[in-house]
Amino acid sequence: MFRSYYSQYQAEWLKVIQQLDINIIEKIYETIKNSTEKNQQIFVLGNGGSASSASHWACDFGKGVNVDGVKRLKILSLTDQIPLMTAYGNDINYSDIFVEQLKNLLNPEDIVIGLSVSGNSENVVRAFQYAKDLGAQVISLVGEKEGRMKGLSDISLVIPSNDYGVVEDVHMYVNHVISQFLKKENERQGALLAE
Ligand SMILES: O=C(CO)[C@@H](O)[C@H](O)[C@H](O)[C@H](O)COP(=O)(O)O
Repeated sequence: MFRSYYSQYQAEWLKVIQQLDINIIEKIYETIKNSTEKNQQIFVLGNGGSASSASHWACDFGKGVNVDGVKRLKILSLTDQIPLMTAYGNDINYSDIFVEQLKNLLNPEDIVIGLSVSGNSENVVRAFQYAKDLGAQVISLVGEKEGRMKGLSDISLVIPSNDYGVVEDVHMYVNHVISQFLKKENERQGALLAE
């Protein structure tokens, strides 16, 4: 039983990875890379498994890509702000836990990245709407249902699956493929600066 499910999951995972649009992933990479020169801040958000993936993105892009002498990314996961999230959730509404944080932090030139499987989590949708109204750049990585997040995005990677495990795996795959390449680029740049 387990082996048959394992093979089925693996087949779905491989099919989905092969169907991803590399042009969109490259756009996400370029947007993140260019943010240092443009002095843009990046905020990442999501719920549940995607909340922990948002934290993982912020860790890999905030620390993992760093090389001495190379300008660092300004990236923060709004899901790491536990006191703020619980206060807004408790005192106002769970749907406002991200948008209220953005009201303190977001500038019109900044970038908001939302991770979701349904593409329809209300707190992420509200944060996207606020970011869009302010003129910030909005990026989503969503499952095949797309939800309202895709329509609010400047760049949207639609991951062609409804399986939460597979889509959440792809959130991390995209993080790792971009951040590990960026680390290599930064190492090249760091070596040139050291010459
Ligand atoms: O990790 C999982 C399922 O794999 C769950 O915790 C899941 O992330 C939660 O149900 C989220 O609330 C789902 O939100 P979303 O990805 O659809 O925006």
